Amino acid sequence: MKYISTRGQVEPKGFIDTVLMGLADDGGLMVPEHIPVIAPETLNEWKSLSYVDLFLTIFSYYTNDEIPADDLRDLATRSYANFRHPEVTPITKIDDSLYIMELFHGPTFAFKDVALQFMGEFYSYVSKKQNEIIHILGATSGDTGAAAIQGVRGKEGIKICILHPHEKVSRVQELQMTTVDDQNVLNLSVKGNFDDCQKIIKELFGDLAFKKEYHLRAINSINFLRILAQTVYYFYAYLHIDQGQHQLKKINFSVPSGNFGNIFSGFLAQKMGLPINKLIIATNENNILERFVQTGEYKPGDFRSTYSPSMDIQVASNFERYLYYFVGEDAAKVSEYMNILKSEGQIVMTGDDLAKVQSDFAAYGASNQECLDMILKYKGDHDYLLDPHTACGITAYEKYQGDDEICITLATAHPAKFDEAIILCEIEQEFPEEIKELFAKPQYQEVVEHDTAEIVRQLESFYALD
Ligand SMILES: N[C@@H](CCOP(=O)(O)O)C(=O)O
Repeated sequence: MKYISTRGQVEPKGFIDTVLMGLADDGGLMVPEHIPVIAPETLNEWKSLSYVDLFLTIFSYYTNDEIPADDLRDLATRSYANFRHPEVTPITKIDDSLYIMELFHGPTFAFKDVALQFMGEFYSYVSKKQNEIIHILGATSGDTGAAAIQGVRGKEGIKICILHPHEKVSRVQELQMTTVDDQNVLNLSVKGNFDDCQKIIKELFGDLAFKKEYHLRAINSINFLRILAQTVYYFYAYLHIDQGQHQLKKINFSVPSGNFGNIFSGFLAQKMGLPINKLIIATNENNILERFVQTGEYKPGDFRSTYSPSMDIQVASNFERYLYYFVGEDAAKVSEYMNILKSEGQIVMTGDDLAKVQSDFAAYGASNQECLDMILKYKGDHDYLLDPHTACGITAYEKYQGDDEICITLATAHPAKFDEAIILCEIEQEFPEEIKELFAKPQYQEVVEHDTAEIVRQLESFYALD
C-alpha cells in the first residue's frame, strides 16, 4: 500500500513515512492509493475479534508489514490497556432504533483517546527505532490536545506543543492539558479561536525547512493514522450491535463533527465495504458542514462559541479528503477546488454534484438551546446524561427522517468534561476521580498572541532544551 497526496505533488510513500509526514508536503492530505474492500463473508468472520484484534486486522491492510506483527500487537495492546471499559468502545441501546457508542472510556474521557493513545505509542516506537527526536505540534479545540498530551507525556525522545484557543475550551479541557507537569509538554494558549490555531499549525507544517529541521510531527486528523485508527470503532459498532433478526442490515451513524475527521473515518469504513446506509453529520451553531450538505455552499462563516466547544470549528480540514473522493480521486481537480476556496472564500456545488453530496451525507445542526433541551430530554426520558457534543449528535439523528434504519450515535465525550452545559440544565453530576483531582493542581501554560512569529519563538526556545 502506498500513500499519495490529495493534491498530487508528493511521491508515493509507505505507511510510516506517511504518518511522519502528517500534512502532505504539497499542502494536501495523504490518502491511500487504493482502498481495500472487505468481502461480506470476511466481515462476518470478524465478529468474534476483540477490539485489539479487530484493530490489528484492519491495520494489516494498510501497514505493509512495516512494523513487525509482534511489535504492532504490543503497541495496540498497550494503547487500549488504559481504557476503563473492557470493550474499549461499548454500545448502549437506547431503544429499537437508537444506540449510543461510548467513545469516552479512555484516559481523557473523549473519543480522541482511541487514536491518540495508539499514536503516542507509535511515535515513541519510531523515535526509538529511528533514533530521532520527535516534535509533535498540534492545534486543539479542547479534546485532541488533552488526549495527545496524555499519549506522550514523559515519553523519551518526544516533545509536544499544543495550541489551544485562549478561554475557548471548557474548564476541564483546559485543566487536562495545562496541569501536566512533564518537561516534554508545552501548552500555548492562543488569543484567537481554533481556526486561528489550526491555520498557524498548517503554516508551520507548510514551511518545509522548519518542518525538516525540527522533525515536526502531526497529531491532528490531517494525519492519516488518526483517520485509520478511528475506522476501527465503526467496524466494531457494526459487528457488535445486537441487531436481533436484522443481522447484517445496513446502519446509520450520527457523528458530532468539527474537523470532519471522525465522520471521514466512517466514510472510509463505508468505502471499505462496511454496510453503512447514511452518515449523518451533526454540527452545532458553527454549521458550515450542515450548510454545505443542505445547500451546496462550503463557506466558512462567523465563529461562534457554543456549549460544545470541541466542535467550534469553521474550516474543516478533512473536507479536502472528501473532495478527493468526490471528484473521482483526481488531484488536479482537488487543487482547483482548494484554489477556488482560497481565492473566492467558498466552494459551491449545484445540481448533480449537490445530489451526490446529499447521497453521501445528511447533516443537521443543533442550536445552543436545542443542545440543552436534548440533554434534559435524554436525562428525563432515558436517565442517560449526554455531553453537549453527543446531544448535537442525537439532535441530528432525531431530525433525520430518511428511513427506518438503526442508528448509532457516537458519544464523543463524557459529560464531566462539559459541566458548564450540564449546570445550565440544572443537572448535578458526579465527577470521575481523575477529573476531580485536576482542580487542585497547578497549571502550566503560556498565553500568546495569535501570531506565527511569536509561536515560532516559543517553539525554538522549547526545542533548544533538547
Ligand atoms: N475537535 C478537535 C479539533 C481538532 O480536530 P482533529 O480531529 O483534527 O484533531 C479538538 O477537540 O481538539
